[in-house]
Amino acid sequence: MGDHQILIVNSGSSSLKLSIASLPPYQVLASLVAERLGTEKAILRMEAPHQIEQPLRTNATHRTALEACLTLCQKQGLLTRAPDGVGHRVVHGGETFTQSTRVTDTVISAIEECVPLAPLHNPANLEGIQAMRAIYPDVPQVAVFDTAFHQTLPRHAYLYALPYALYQDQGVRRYGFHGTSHRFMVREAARMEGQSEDDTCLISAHLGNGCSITAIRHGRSVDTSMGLTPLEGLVMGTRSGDIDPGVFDFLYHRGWSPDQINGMLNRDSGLKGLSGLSNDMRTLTEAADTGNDRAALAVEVFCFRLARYIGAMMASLPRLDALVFTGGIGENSATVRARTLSHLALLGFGLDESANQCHGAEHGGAIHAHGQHPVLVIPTDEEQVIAMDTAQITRST
Ligand SMILES: Nc1ncnc2c1ncn2[C@@H]1O[C@H](COP(=O)(O)OP(=O)(O)O)[C@@H](O)[C@H]1O
Ligand SMILES: CC(=O)OP(=O)(O)O
Ligand SMILES: [Mg+2]
Repeated sequence: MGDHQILIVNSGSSSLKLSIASLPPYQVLASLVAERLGTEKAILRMEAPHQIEQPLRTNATHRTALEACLTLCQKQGLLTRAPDGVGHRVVHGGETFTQSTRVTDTVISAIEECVPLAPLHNPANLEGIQAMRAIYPDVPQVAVFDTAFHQTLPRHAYLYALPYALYQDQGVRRYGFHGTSHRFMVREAARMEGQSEDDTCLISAHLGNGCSITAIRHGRSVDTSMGLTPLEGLVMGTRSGDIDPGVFDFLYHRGWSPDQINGMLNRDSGLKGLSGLSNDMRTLTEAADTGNDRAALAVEVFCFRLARYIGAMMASLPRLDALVFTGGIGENSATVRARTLSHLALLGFGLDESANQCHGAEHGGAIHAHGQHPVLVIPTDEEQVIAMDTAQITRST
């Protein structure tokens, strides 16, 4: 077992994941997830090393979930000493952070300044940081930003065609998210293709509850679908992705308040809004197979938007070493991969159907037909990246 023990906290909008890892080499000692926080169905699951499930109290917050995770780890004898470092996923770091950084009061203030840009995520991330600082005041904490990997975007990719002053004075630009996952794709794809990371040219599609796609040129992010906030781009579980901004004005003049419009775009749109059934791709593909038209429509809009974006990302690349599918949908849904690439024969994409059926979250691998652009399924591991950055920073500072 490695000599360094890291605690990893990944606070999402409605969930909190906690894991304990030792390194080097990277080894997961414990993995827990608290889901449906803020509802009466809040639940805590330990997935490793034992499978344990327990309800959380109604309306449990991120803080109570974190405390419950730590108590369970202690009960199971998994946290016999303070960790050497705590790594946190932080969704929005604005233009301030180009890499992971040790948490200080100044860093916390900078994360607070980004709250309006990621209202579903940054408050939960801050709560996680504050809770861990209170529990382990002497243990170094590290923030790993979703936005950091995208700070290499060129200006022509991150600027909106708005009055330039809006960027200069108020920071209105495309930031991009899921950078930790996209960065992991560079490492894994380079390993699978036998290339150096600095040379790798990819299109990385992270398809989870939130979805984004990134063009990676010689290992660096050069275009991405998410914007000022994690609302732009692909169709997502409950988020609309791209719409005509005119929709906002149209609804506003019919009596909707800005908060109602924003809530609808973030929480009632995407797969959930189109299908009227669920935000969950597995539920929708199953319903579509048994004749539910609206479920089939939601899946089709999702795949068509994704195909358009794959085409768009090619504008930033000199060549394509691989298109990568990851995230819960990208890893598990052979249907989504096949439907998406069926739109892209003209661009040189084609699947090997049997490879597409057998690669998934357990076993990544190549799924393209002979002579077509390489297409890979790669299970993501944001926790591993967070653990490695945290270990590196806590060792060197
Ligand atoms: N076998 C499957 N087939 C289709 N979709 C799946 C499958 N397993 C998981 N998914 C989908 O993955 C999505 C969740 O992805 P995940 O990466 O876990 O989300 P998060 O962004 O919350 O971490 C859901 O839409 C879920 O339905
Ligand atoms: C940034 C983002 O959309 O994150 P998630 O997929 O965890 O919601
Ligand atoms: Mg995920």
